[in-house]
Amino acid sequence: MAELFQARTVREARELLGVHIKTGRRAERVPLLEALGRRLAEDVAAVDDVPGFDRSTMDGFAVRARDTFGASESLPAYLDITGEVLMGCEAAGDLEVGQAWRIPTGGMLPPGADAVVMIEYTEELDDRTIGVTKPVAPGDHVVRAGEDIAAGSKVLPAGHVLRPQDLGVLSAVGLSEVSVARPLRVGIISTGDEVVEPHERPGPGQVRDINSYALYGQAVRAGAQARICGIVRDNFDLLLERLQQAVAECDLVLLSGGSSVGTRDVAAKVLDTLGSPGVLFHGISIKPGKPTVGAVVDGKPVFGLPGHPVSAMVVFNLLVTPLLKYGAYVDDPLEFPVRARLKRNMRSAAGREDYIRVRLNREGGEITADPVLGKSGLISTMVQAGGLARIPADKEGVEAGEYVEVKLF
Ligand SMILES: Nc1nc2c(c(=O)[nH]1)N[C@H]1C(S)=C(S)[C@@H](COP(=O)(O)OP(=O)(O)OC[C@H]3O[C@@H](n4cnc5c(N)ncnc54)[C@H](O)[C@@H]3O)O[C@H]1N2
Ligand code: MOO
Repeated sequence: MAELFQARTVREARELLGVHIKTGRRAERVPLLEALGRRLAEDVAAVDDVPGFDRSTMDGFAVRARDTFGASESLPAYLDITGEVLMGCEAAGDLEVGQAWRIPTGGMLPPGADAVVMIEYTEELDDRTIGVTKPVAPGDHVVRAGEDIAAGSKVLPAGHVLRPQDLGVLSAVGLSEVSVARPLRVGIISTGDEVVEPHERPGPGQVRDINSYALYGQAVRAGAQARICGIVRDNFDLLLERLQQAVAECDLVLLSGGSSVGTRDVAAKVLDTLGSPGVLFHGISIKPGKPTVGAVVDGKPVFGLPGHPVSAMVVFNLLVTPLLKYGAYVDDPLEFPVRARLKRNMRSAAGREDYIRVRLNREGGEITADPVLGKSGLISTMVQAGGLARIPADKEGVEAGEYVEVKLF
């Protein structure tokens, strides 16, 4: 078992876990409309071009661009109207030199045409003749076949988490079902002799369960199928039994409370008896969240999160969210995507990453981050905060006016 508080960095903790976690996730086929937020199980390639034909982007006339060269208001280029493209139909013939075909936005260009003149730049002399008052170049107001998506090209890579526009592109290439990774099943256990259910009235010294619910929310938001496995007393055997059941039924298990060094803090001991390889680290060099236990049992990650609700949520953010989203720890350059100017000095110990709850605002064209002060046992501080700012381990603090990187809640 790893030595107590031989603290690891977040990167080291991720690496240790990454070695032992079995990342292979089973896939399932789901209808496109149920695929939002899901992770693609395989690459998606386009079979056909999108669009499948050269297409007008304007209402006007399909022409040969060359026939309009030199045209102006004072000297229009005169063309014969010899056809009309109907929406959703192939043109009924070819466009020859000196001709123009009426065409709607989205209509298929007739063979021989290479550009579209907007109706605003034409004058109809009679039913059969137009004057073009502004020249067009080949390709003007046309989307070429395959310009959006070329046949055979990779549309989306395996592992991609589907967004609304991705549903659109999958529909465009003709997929009404997609193969996505099954959501990970996450079991959530709270431990503590003092913790009671939310519907109960806490007696003296008791508190209602916060962590099960906050962690449930985080897990669902990260795409998991979360399950609350109840509150367990600080008792080795009871905890072992509940954990064994959770590990058997879930892909990832979260235990909160009992991760520190008190005599009642049994998390690390229990997690180490669950199976192999067991506890990989006990303690990470962050604040809040230091007393975290990381274990893997038969390829499944099991975390002993700190009991303080803020600490548990911060550690979830750093160590659990990536696993639920991507199935593994992948380098995510956008993990802390917002650059904000800190509103007040914040001290931090060198060698430790600090995560500060911040209120975000916009002032003078810049995003500002105002620290929400308060101990890590206060859930209200998370409620007031809009994001989490990171102070890197090599800094001994950040002064007011300096920039910090922020992850939004
Ligand atoms: N002597 C030391 N004491 C503590 C240390 C330390 O290094 N030396 N670390 C502190 C830090 S930092 C944290 S964080 C906590 C972690 O404690 P545990 O993980 O052992 O958790 P507990 O002692 O069981 O609980 C801590 C705190 O959180 C409350 N709690 C627990 N579970 C829930 C829940 N589900 N919902 C709401 N609140 C919960 C619990 O009642 C305690 O108040 O240890 C410090 N101590
Ligand atoms: O590290 Mo603790 O997690 O501050 O409250």
